[in-house]
Amino acid sequence: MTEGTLEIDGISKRYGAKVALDGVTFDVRAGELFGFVGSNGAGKTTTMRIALGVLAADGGEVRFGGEKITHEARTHIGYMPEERGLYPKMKVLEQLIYLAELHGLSANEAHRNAENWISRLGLADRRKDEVQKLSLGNQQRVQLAAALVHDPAVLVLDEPFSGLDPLAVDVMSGVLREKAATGVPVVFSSHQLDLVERLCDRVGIIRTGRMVAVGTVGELTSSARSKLVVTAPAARPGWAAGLPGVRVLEENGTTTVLDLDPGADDQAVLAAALATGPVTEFSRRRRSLTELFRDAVSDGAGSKEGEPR
Ligand SMILES: Nc1ncnc2c1ncn2[C@@H]1O[C@H](COP(=O)(O)OP(=O)(O)OP(=O)(O)O)[C@@H](O)[C@H]1O
Repeated sequence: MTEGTLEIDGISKRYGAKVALDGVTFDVRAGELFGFVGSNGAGKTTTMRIALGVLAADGGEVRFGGEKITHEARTHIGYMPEERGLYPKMKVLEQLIYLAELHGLSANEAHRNAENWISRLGLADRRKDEVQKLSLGNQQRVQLAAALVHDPAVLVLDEPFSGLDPLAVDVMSGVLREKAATGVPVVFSSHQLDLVERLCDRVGIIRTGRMVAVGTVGELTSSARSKLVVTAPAARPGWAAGLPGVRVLEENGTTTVLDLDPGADDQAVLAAALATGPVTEFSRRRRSLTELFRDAVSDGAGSKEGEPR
């Protein structure tokens, strides 16, 4: 495995009789931004806590750079917990310096890094304030600074975008991209799928403790069903019926909306449409990550037959 890849390999976890994770496997490569998505209770936080080592798995292994992750290696992970973990009465600057020193940085490095992230995250005029006096969004910026202040080799962030205003979302996105660009594997969970689709190199979808899809958004959407919209003014109703891998969803005057199986030949559809006369519109629409997600996490995962889109 490439140096710097975080590997989650066959992780299982039970809470009493409840199976929270059942063989969860994916990797987050060096320099990659990985979006970890799934419904409430699917197992994202449990997976991240196991990767960090604050929770023990019942089975499976977490590796970094090809080696089973050790307690020492875990101190090089920057973690943003979902429940957040700051000292409410400590001042922002003081707290960040303290956390950096706790991870082994010298007083000078800790001070420099803390000031650097405070200014980068727009907290300069809050640096002497107690954390508990900040707005929730600003507390979250401090929490991100806390995950970054010791120059981590891996970033694991549990819902870092929840509750942020659009400007803070931009700041957070920029910082995560920047860290990934330096070769750090970055994994974060989120329910904001449009953001994940826009930002991430790869995405993993977890459903009740099992990974149901891992890949780039392009890979996931191209292997899924897609829709084709065809306008052929001279065509008769039913012209597309019987084409292989194709189902007619709607016929609206001269426009027909088709549902295509993954791998169905859209050029054969075009040829059939042209055989009727001129074709004035021929467009393929891939599913969005949100649509894929709905399919993947709903009962009977896969396509939803007959669903108009
Ligand atoms: N300490 C615990 N004791 C018992 N069950 C737990 C515990 N922590 C989590 N669970 C259960 O394990 C499953 C996975 O929970 P987890 O918090 O990992 O999900 P999640 O994907 O992070 O959810 P969310 O999106 O709501 O944050 C859920 O069914 C949850 O109820």
